[in-house]
Amino acid sequence: MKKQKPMSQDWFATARTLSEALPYLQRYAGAIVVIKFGGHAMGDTDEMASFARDIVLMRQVGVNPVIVHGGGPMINEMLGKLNIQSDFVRGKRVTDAATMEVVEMVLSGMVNKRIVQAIQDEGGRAVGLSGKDGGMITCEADDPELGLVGRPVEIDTDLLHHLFTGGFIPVIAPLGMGQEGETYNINGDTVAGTIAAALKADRLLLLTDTAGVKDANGDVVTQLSPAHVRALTDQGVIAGGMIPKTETALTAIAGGVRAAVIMDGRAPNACLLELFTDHGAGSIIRDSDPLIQPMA
Ligand SMILES: Nc1ncnc2c1ncn2[C@@H]1O[C@H](COP(=O)(O)OP(=O)(O)O)[C@@H](O)[C@H]1O
Ligand SMILES: CC(=O)N[C@@H](CCC(=O)OP(=O)(O)O)C(=O)O
Repeated sequence: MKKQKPMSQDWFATARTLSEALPYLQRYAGAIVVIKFGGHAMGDTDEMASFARDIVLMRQVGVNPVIVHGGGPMINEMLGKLNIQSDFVRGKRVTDAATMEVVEMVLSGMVNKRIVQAIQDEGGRAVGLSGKDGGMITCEADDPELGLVGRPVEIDTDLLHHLFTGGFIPVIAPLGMGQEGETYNINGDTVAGTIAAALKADRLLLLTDTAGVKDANGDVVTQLSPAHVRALTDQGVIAGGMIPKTETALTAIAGGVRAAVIMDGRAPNACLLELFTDHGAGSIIRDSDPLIQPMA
């Protein structure tokens, strides 16, 4: 007869966590969650695999995840190898025609396919796209000073809805097309926020390399209202690369997204913690949110 191993405390804790996830699993069934996977959040192969596993689990329990990725550090590396100088103005890369070729090659050809492969390896069905596919993102030039940097003016989500129906996971590189068919480079946070608003997503998760939005003492603020974000920005506490993220979060919320979360994408199972546990992760920015359980 098969002998059972004695139960350890760990197994009880695992079972309790699964049980606690039930109300969250029920709430998020059918929900759309847009995840911005920044270049700094990607980490090594193991971290990429862990991220992919979380995404496949989300899809398995009926969530519709949409990945929008960055890849700034990888673009910098390739431009360096090719001896092409690159400058940033207000957090956006000045993009001439030669830079654009490299940006598209790295984002669509390398970073996008690496994420698609990682999701496939975990048993999901990922489809790699850029904002150019299916006319998803139409752009105008953002600012003449920035060259081929685009500002999304029209979003077509038809293709994404077809992919949700088929059970596919869209993985989107932040590129768009102009009226004349020209290619534009767009900041990844901007694309994630714009697509989340167009889809009226339930959550926008912005995965970066810091635990969340920090206050003047350096402590992570776990819950913020738009007014609180504006005050921290006016005080200069929210600065640098955090500014486009919080601005994206506020624009997305104003556009109909229920809540945005800024969190450390390198932390193990960050997305699952945020969506399916009482604990949550990072800083959540929202007006009011029926998907959040009232505190006991
Ligand atoms: N109040 C703040 N809280 C947290 N991070 C902040 C804050 N103000 C500025 N930052 C900076 O913003 C960075 C995140 O932006 P960025 O490096 O552009 O991310 P990504 O490359 O993932 O898009 C943090 O690593 C931190 O240095
Ligand atoms: C216009 C602009 O700046 N585009 C970005 C696109 C990639 C990106 O946003 O990457 P991260 O999210 O990893 O920073 C760039 O060229 O770096």
